[in-house]
Amino acid sequence: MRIVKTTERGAKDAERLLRELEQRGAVKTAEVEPVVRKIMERVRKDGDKGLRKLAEKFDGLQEKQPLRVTAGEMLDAWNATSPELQEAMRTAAENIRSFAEQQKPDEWFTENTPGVTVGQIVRPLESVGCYVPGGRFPLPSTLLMTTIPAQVAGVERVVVVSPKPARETLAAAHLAGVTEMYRTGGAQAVAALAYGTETINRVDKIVGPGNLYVTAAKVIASTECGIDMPAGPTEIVVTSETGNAEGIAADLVAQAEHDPETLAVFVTANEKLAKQVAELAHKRAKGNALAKVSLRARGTVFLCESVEETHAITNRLAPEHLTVDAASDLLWVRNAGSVFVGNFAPQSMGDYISGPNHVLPTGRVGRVRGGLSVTDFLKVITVQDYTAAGLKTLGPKAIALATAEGLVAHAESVRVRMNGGKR
Ligand SMILES: NC(=O)c1ccc[n+]([C@@H]2O[C@H](COP(=O)([O-])OP(=O)(O)OC[C@H]3O[C@@H](n4cnc5c(N)ncnc54)[C@H](O)[C@@H]3O)[C@@H](O)[C@H]2O)c1
Ligand SMILES: N[C@H](CO)Cc1c[nH]c[nH+]1
Ligand SMILES: [Zn+2]
Repeated sequence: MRIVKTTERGAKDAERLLRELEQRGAVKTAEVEPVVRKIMERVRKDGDKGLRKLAEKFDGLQEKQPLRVTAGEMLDAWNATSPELQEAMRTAAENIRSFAEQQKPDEWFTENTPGVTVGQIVRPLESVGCYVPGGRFPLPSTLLMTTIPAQVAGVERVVVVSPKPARETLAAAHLAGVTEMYRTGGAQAVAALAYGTETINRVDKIVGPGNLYVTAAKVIASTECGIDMPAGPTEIVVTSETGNAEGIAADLVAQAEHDPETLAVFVTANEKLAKQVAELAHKRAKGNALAKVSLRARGTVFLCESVEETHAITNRLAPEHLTVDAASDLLWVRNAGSVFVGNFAPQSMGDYISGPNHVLPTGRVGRVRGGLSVTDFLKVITVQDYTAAGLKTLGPKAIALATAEGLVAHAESVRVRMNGGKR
């Protein structure tokens, strides 16, 4: 990992690097966009035929292999899973479910003026597509993280797509009670979910993480259907003055092993800790080819002049995962997907088992939202209910506002109802 000082001499380099990192999402998406558009157009035009060809090319789908995964395959995979892994998956599923239950927004009504009741009702989406990565590593944990909140929300049709799904992913699908799953991934799978093919009916929203191709495809698909967020190559920032150097280095290397595009950053004003973490991360990454590549490409330690500056830089980066020293640090955290507090909260616990979702915003989208939640699968629909008395009270004010805007028919529509439907 390179150490970049923000002191006078290093200030310009640090600022240049920060600006570059601030643009990471848009720049990376633009790099793959032309290829992704081509793939998606092929699926839009050729449907299943195009999808199969692309799945054969990119995901190793065999010529005679059906796209759809059967319930029997999922059951067999579950039965072939060790009791220890079954137990771990059950605990993960329970924690994800109970966290999602707690996140559910309430329906409520209130009378804000006598005779005027306003409020909100909450309804699930009808259909969602959950993308479960499977390129470099199978991620059964992501299957649980995406499908369970959808079920908690009450989504009727939950579709899973995943390239060359491994046995563990199929086992997780059985545990989660998945009823519709296809072995296809990348931009072609996103296109199939967004546009529909003969085999796969289109969905209302696509959720889930993926590499640069998947993330760019979701952004393109967002003109056709809803998407949760860009949840692309993993990002980790640790901001610490007093943390355990071994633990910090281990966290950085852990997230760096996801993808050569991973962003791994340590921010501190403690020079000794900066050097220790850089050295330990280097040592730990030695036996891990992917972590080595991403740490060499982007691994950075920002050595700051003050603790306040470490906070400012962290919020500018708006990382997917953030680790801080203590609960009191939450006061300065403004931008992050998910926060881990203290020396005993490795980020990998959030990846698997704690309960909060591991599908998290990347590319600085942490400025505007947090991780995937049950609310991504729900619509909050507002309601307004008037009595004649309520309309009599508020109607003249609405008429005044409509008249000011020159919208005469609006004013008239209020008057007509105030007069009991007469002119
Ligand atoms: N932000 C989050 O919440 C989060 C959570 C989990 C994982 N992730 C990220 O998910 C990603 C998983 O990536 P992955 O690659 O292992 O699996 P993936 O399923 O996301 O992508 C694999 C697919 O990418 C497509 N692809 C690969 N190379 C291509 C090329 N040259 N041209 C066109 N398409 C191509 C193929 O269709 C392949 O099936 C990682 O980047 C990881 O960091 C992010
Ligand atoms: N760290 C990933 C989110 O960027 C989630 C994950 C799944 N499995 C392991 N890790
Ligand atoms: Zn991870």
